[in-house]
Amino acid sequence: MAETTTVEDVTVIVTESLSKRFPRVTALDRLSLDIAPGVTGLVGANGAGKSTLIKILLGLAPATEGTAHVLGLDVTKDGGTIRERVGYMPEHDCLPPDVSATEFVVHMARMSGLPPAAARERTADTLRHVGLYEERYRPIGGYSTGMKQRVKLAQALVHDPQLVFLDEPTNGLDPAGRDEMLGLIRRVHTDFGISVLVTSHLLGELERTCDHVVVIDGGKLLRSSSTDEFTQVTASLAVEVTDTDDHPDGTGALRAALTAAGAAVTTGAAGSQSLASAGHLLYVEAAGEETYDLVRDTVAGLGLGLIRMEQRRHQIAEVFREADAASATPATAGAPSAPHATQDGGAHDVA
Ligand SMILES: Nc1ncnc2c1ncn2[C@@H]1O[C@H](COP(=O)(O)OP(=O)(O)OP(=O)(O)O)[C@@H](O)[C@H]1O
Repeated sequence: MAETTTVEDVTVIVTESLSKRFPRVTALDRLSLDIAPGVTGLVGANGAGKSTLIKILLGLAPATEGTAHVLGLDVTKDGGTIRERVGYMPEHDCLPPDVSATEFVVHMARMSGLPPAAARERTADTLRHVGLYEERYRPIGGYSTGMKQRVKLAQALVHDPQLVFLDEPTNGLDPAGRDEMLGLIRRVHTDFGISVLVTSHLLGELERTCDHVVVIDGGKLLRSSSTDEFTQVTASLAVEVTDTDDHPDGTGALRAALTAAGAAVTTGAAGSQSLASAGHLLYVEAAGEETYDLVRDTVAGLGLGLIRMEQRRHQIAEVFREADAASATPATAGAPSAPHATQDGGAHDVA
């Protein structure tokens, strides 16, 4: 009988130096992770090793070396118990076209050990949760991609697991479908208290959904941080001003005046800002309250209009773009701390 340990209380997944080598490729390379309860995003380009990691964590494939525990259970010895407690939404279409969502999800619930009445009840609840209640008796073959993804999500949740692995759940969805799926995933945790490990090759979409983001590249850990750390408010101010007749290039005039006053100022470097107005933004390193006063007084002294002055918030993808820029050119003043970047920068949004 498998024993859960106290590890379960603080972590849901722990791996130590986990490697998986195939004859021609190393899919996981000494990966050490420590994942707490909540919604965790596992991000990496195609081939980064995400699906391989999930299969090892479910006890479905052996690692070449290293150890892994899920909910305190050893993947090499307790695979059966792990699969009872963990739901799995696979990446590829694996649904039978001729049966209805209800029939399929009831079947999966029965396979997980639920008695018939409980299986039907849980199926109805789960299909309602994923928004498929009306269509639940129609054959899956006639479903849209978004509806099929919801059926896959429902079968992963039906046996009331403690943790679910969702492999690329937004694949093939249009932007509205992605948003709906990401909202559903968030509610899996907030409404039911189920922890989630969700994979994606899109950094940006996980930023809104996850508490924590793990980035892997070529089977190696690139970065593991809370989403807040990725998107932290950095110690710089974004400042935008109007041009005037006296200063047709208001931004340039402000930059010169602030620099003369001793402030560290940079402009929106190409590729480091998604705003259309990036060329008109100045980033001023904030030394404290006095920096706000300095910007205000300098703008007023030049007679410019202040459009905005705000603390700057990074997006996750931006952190990686800047990491690449930093590896290509010497670091500039005011640049945020950059994660270790790999040579091919494989952790970007690649879709
Ligand atoms: N059974 C296998 N035999 C040989 N190589 C494999 C096998 N499974 C995966 N690989 C290789 O291991 C690497 C990681 O694959 P994996 O499927 O884990 O990546 P992924 O991050 O999930 O990407 P994707 O989203 O494209 O599935 C890839 O180079 C892949 O070709």
